Amino acid sequence: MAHNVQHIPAAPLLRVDALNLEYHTHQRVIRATHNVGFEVFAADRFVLLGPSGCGKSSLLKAIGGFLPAVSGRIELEGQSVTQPGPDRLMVFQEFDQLPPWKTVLENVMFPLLASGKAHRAEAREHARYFLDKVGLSAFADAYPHTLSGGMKQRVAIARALAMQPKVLLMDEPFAALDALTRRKMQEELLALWEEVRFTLLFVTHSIEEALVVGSRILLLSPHPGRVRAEINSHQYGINDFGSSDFQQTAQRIHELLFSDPESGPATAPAETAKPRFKVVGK
Ligand SMILES: Nc1ncnc2c1ncn2[C@@H]1O[C@H](COP(=O)(O)OP(=O)(O)OP(=O)(O)O)[C@@H](O)[C@H]1O
Repeated sequence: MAHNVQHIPAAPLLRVDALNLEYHTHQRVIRATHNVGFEVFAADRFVLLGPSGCGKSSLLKAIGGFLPAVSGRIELEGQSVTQPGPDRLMVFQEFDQLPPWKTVLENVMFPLLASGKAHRAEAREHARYFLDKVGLSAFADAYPHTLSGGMKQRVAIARALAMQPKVLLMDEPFAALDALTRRKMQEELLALWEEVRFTLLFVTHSIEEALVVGSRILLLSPHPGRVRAEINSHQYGINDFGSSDFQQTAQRIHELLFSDPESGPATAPAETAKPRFKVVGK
């Protein structure tokens, strides 16, 4: 007898709905995002892409629980996000994220111990495992000031992943690195993801980086950020940089980012084009 198997779509891990974020200064109110909504599923490499000032960092801060919403909702596994938590850890662009008085190993162990997530021996084992994953086993006893920028970022990534957050938040983590190191770090991040399959929310204003790092990309319009389009980009990897398909897609994204949504479909790519674009109107 044939069974009627029904496919039940997985629930999103993270849901952002009609999110409005603002900053209040003495002189004025600055709207950072306008009605932004998206869903992130487990093991997505979800990229927020948009021009400077469109509210990418603000979105990450809000999801991290550091910036309250003016209106709208953020839910992680169905629970409203209202404050920071170890289930959402952030890696920043700056190289000074690591306390300089702790060795590399101690830096990675620290959040595990401070949060009570692991005892000392367990934290050490866990930290060593993730240091190995980012290729820094040999530097466990080194101090941060003896490391290059790329190595410091690897430590910050290992430290965050060792905590096994539900979502890893990365705010332009490679932007301060030279071009070659940046490329290498992107490659390593993808290799790490292949192994660990963590859920990544990654902010960048580089179209190329978004295409390489992301499996899905949310395009945000200039200030205040609104959702302009969503793109499926899982087919691009580190070796696609120079290909004409990659370049064409990068060009289309550029047009979408900077086109006027009021001007109609002239710049909107075909719905069936590869990769899949879902253009969102005004
Ligand atoms: N602490 C703050 N006080 C006031 N306004 C702020 C503050 N932080 C950000 N903003 C404003 O909010 C808007 C969004 O800023 P945000 O840093 O989120 O953008 P972004 O897309 O991450 O930019 P970038 O790519 O340059 O980092 C901008 O207009 C910015 O000037």
